[in-house]
Amino acid sequence: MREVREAFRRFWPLTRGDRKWLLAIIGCVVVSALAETASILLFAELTDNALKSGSLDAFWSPAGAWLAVAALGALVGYLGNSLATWTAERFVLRLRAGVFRHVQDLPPHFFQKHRQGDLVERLTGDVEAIEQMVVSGVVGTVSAAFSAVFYAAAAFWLRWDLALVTFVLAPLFLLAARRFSGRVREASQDERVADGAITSVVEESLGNVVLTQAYNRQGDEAGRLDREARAWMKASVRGARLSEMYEQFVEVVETVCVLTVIGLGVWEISADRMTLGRLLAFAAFIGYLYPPVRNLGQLGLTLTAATAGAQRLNEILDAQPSVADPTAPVRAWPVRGWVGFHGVSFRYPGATRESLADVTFTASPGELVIITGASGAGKSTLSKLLTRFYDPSAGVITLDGVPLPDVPLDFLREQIALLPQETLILNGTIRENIECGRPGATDADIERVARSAAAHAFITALPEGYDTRITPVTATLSGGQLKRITIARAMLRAAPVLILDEPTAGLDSVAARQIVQPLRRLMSSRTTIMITHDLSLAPDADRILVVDEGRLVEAGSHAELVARGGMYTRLAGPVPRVLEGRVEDTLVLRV
Ligand SMILES: Nc1ncnc2c1ncn2[C@@H]1O[C@H](COP(=O)(O)OP(=O)(O)OP(=O)(O)O)[C@@H](O)[C@H]1O
Repeated sequence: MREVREAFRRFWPLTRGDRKWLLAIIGCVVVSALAETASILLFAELTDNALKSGSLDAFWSPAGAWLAVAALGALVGYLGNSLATWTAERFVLRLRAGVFRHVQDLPPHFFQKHRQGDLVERLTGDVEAIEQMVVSGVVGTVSAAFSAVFYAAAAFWLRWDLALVTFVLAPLFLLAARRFSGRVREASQDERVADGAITSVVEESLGNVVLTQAYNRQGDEAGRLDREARAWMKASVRGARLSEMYEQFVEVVETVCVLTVIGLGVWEISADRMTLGRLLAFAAFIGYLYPPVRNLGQLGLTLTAATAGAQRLNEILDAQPSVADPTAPVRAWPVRGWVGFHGVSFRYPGATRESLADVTFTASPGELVIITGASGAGKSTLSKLLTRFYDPSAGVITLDGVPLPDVPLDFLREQIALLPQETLILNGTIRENIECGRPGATDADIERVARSAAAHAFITALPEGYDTRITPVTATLSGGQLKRITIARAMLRAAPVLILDEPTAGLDSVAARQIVQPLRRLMSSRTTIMITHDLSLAPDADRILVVDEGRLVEAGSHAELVARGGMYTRLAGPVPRVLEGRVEDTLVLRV
């Protein structure tokens, strides 16, 4: 019960704005119950006055009234149910949007910890389970309670002594509901976990289909799916079995009640203390009473099932973004591009050791700073701190001398164009993919940057040109071509600071060479921080920083570091002659 209360406290505020509609729905339910009560009483009148005596005169007036009441009931029922669906869906819409917005601000390590399929399940199944509790649940409880009170009052009004006898059996329903609720919750939680796991396995397997086929892992993948599917099947069958047991038990109790009423009724009619019409009406009220009472009992089950969803959703909502917008932000200014790391240390949440320790360096507007080092040295972590996915544990990072935590997050990210290791492609057209660098850019701007990124020629050679649809796994374009699209996107952003994380990663030497020119154009007149193992651009760099185990161990120009003969020379190895030539050429171009 405590979980239900907590879930309500958290999710009930989302109904704000729709509460008047909830009241309207309940109003419709009350009118429906009233109409139903009236029809039963009219039915009793018809039985006693028209049916028994076969009098047509006594038929017309109650029949007309019954028809009117039925029409009113139908109209109100239609309105109430349509409104209830609309309100419930609006709640789902709002809750899902809220959770989705929250998830989008969560730090990268959250997504490494949670499997994608599991998150998908939380944003779909669990969100709907909470709606079942907060909107449909509330409407259902209030409606069931009203209906039960109406029908019970009508039954008492007809024969209080008979009604009392039947109601003695009511606690049996509550007992059954209590007995089943805990076990249903367990089953429903297991089912949701298994559901998420199935989605994850399917997603991971399909996303990795090349590895599966190349290494003949189809059997293993099928086995993985089979394990999760069996867990789901077990939980789902258990849940269905429990619900069915509850249903059947209630059915039997209902039959006992109806038979009791009929038995007593027959006795009363034989003693001339009751008419047939009144007995039928009484039986009808008792019959109508069971569904709302049963719903009330089952509502307990729905509530407990929904709290499982609420707990899983709370886990997401309780995860905090690792950075927040400043409370007293500095005003936007024309950023020049001075970047400073001052004694920066950082440890990932939950990690045992620091990924960066006491890193200090600056980059001036227009400079190219290359950061290199062994794998796992902490290079990408530097870019995550500069784009403020995380804040340092010690030290401070500045942009034009302003500490990053004082800069509004949106503004900061507008000033930094990030070209991450993975080529990030949106599901959309090539035009949309480039335009997302600066929403609202004109076609002429898009074409200009595409030309600059050496992408215009291959784009226009496609049958649909800039309107060609691409996806992250698109096969129509090569890795190098996709990279050039992302370079065009970064060019369009026209941010004063550029971060390139392994720009040539995953490309063969021909493709890598094709993006060098576009990259040089992109870097010109910006502060560029390039994280790379590929040191073919090193002689161009104003400064090279060598990182090892989170520490800055060497800094200087290519020539200085080569002369020093330290770690850099081991990382760089012999510089191939061809590359040297290419660097010379491009240096001339730069001048
Ligand atoms: N989310 C995380 N949680 C804990 N530790 C992490 C996390 N991400 C990275 N690390 C650790 O931080 C260290 C630095 O990682 P980083 O990705 O910055 O290295 P890198 O130099 O960019 O490596 P590579 O060249 O292979 O991309 C590594 O030891 C890594 O294991």
